[in-house]
Amino acid sequence: MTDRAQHPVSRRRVAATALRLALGAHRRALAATLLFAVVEATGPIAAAWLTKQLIDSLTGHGTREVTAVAAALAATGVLLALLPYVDDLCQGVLTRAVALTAQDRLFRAVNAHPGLDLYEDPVRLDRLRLAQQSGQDTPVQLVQCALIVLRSGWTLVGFAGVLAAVSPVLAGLVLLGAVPKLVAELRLARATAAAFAGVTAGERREAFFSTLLGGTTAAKEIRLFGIGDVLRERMLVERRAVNRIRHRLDVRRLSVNSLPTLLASGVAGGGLLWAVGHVSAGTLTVGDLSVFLAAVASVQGGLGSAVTAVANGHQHLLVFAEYVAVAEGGAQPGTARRVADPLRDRIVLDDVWFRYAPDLPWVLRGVTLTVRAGESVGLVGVNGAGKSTLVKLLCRFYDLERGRILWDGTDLREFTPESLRDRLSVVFQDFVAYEMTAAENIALGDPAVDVPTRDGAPGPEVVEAAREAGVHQVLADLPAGYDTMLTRGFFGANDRDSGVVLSGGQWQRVALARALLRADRDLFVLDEPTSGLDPDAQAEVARVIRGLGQGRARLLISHRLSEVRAADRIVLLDGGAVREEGTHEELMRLPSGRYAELFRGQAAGFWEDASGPEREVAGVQGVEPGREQEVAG
Ligand SMILES: Nc1ncnc2c1ncn2[C@@H]1O[C@H](COP(=O)(O)OP(=O)(O)OP(=O)(O)O)[C@@H](O)[C@H]1O
Repeated sequence: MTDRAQHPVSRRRVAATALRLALGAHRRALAATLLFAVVEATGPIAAAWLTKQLIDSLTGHGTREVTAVAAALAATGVLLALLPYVDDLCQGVLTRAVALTAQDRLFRAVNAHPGLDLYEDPVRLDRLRLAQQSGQDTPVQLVQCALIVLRSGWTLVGFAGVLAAVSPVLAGLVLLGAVPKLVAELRLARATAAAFAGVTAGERREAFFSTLLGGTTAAKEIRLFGIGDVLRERMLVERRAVNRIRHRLDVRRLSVNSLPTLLASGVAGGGLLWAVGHVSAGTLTVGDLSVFLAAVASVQGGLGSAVTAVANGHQHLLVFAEYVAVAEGGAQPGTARRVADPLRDRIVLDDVWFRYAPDLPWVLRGVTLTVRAGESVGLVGVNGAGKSTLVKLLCRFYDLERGRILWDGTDLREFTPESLRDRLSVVFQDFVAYEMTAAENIALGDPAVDVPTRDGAPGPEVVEAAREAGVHQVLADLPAGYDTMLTRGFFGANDRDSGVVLSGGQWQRVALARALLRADRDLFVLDEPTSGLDPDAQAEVARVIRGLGQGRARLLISHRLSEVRAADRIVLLDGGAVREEGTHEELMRLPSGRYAELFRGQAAGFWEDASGPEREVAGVQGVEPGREQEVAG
């Protein structure tokens, strides 16, 4: 499940994508911006020409009506004064439309990525972040660069004609003076784009620390451990490193640009002396001098802007290539076309080997395991044994390195990932607490269920799922019932928008309700679903899970062995492979069995402070039948 984002994208394709994006986002705003660019470029030429006419008429060299020329000059001035505001309006419309479209396309592509590798590779994460940043404004900046080049080109052609009429040599000199600047800026653009990788990596780390310091997640630990200053310093270290990179770029810009700028200014100064000499000698009129001065300023200014725009455009292209790589590279179109059928018989893991990357150790080393339809399997093992990894493989977030996972005999890789996932319901160990309303938090579990709008009553499925997860009354009693925001993070116009904070166990029930909404799926996986629940809730959840039994395969992962003991079969993962398998009773009878050892260990832990008779009742040396659940829970 790799994407093409690792490969470079040609500049032509990047430029074409930016243009398509701008065109697709708001055609009229783009056309208006283009039109204004041409008008804006023509304005100074017209103004310079009219000024020459006016001066020549006033000094007795002109042939035109002074008042008419003055009126035309004034009108041009008004137009040029107003134009930037209208232009800003159009560019604002265009920028916002492009940002919206770019964001939409980017996250469509991200959503279409079937695996998790995009989020776990730092290089790709940086690329995604760059894509997010550059997608917002780079297409418009590219269009603006192109407009500046167009505008400058237009001005150049107009004024170069005028300048050439006065002196072709001077026109050539002025144009040549800008070439070193062009070369310098292009080199600078490459250096800036290369430095961007370091900047984004640093900013990502800085954002991590600033989110910790400014958010609620770590607020308790930061205060208890007194680590606020440590984290703040780590954040500043990253910011300082980023600042150093940016400062080095600024210094380089200054040094690279100094000489070409001096060269261009020298040419302008020399030209001015030359023209003044000719006016004194009477071979040029004062009107000629005025148009010459305007031409030199505009040609140099225009060339400078065009060079800077080309250089910036080059830099934006390099950065925007990241956007194109993510938004258009996307995931390799999967070869799988088959839609997963409802499970009739069994899921078989056949000699499954998996590691997260070739340079990381194996997590699963030849796991072979069967989960039958209608059967409940308890999956146990110490921390890091690979239980959650196995769940992620069942969801096909990753592909196996060796072995197969068979769904009624068909390799999972033959199914489209979406159709496979549509047959599963999972409560992940690290489930998400969405900062949305209670109803939305549950309804998100099934795309077939309408996510209620604010103020809309939750559907009966949502309420039923909440009831089964034992959280209905809690949600119904919230200030705005199911419509209450489950966060204190947002502030709204009315009081209820400020939301509420649920307890950990209540959140777990909400997550369970979300999964129960799709309880009709073929495989129901619960990865540590009750770790935060009180004993009554645990018993209730166990009952609900048992009730899911008809025809449905269930995989229950828990460190509380009392929770899995009722499963039809218990599988102990150890060292990346299935070490023990059987019913609770069978495993407890295994001589020197690891499961029995863990189970007794939990029971002993529970009773370690108990007196002798109590320990006997609990049967720590051999837990009394019928009391194990109680003692190990
Ligand atoms: N995204 C990842 N990238 C690299 N290694 C990972 C990743 N996720 C998990 N691992 C590693 O895989 C191993 C198995 O992790 P896994 O989460 O599957 O264990 P687990 O049995 O569910 O543990 P626990 O009981 O603590 O939840 C661990 O060594 C972990 O460090």
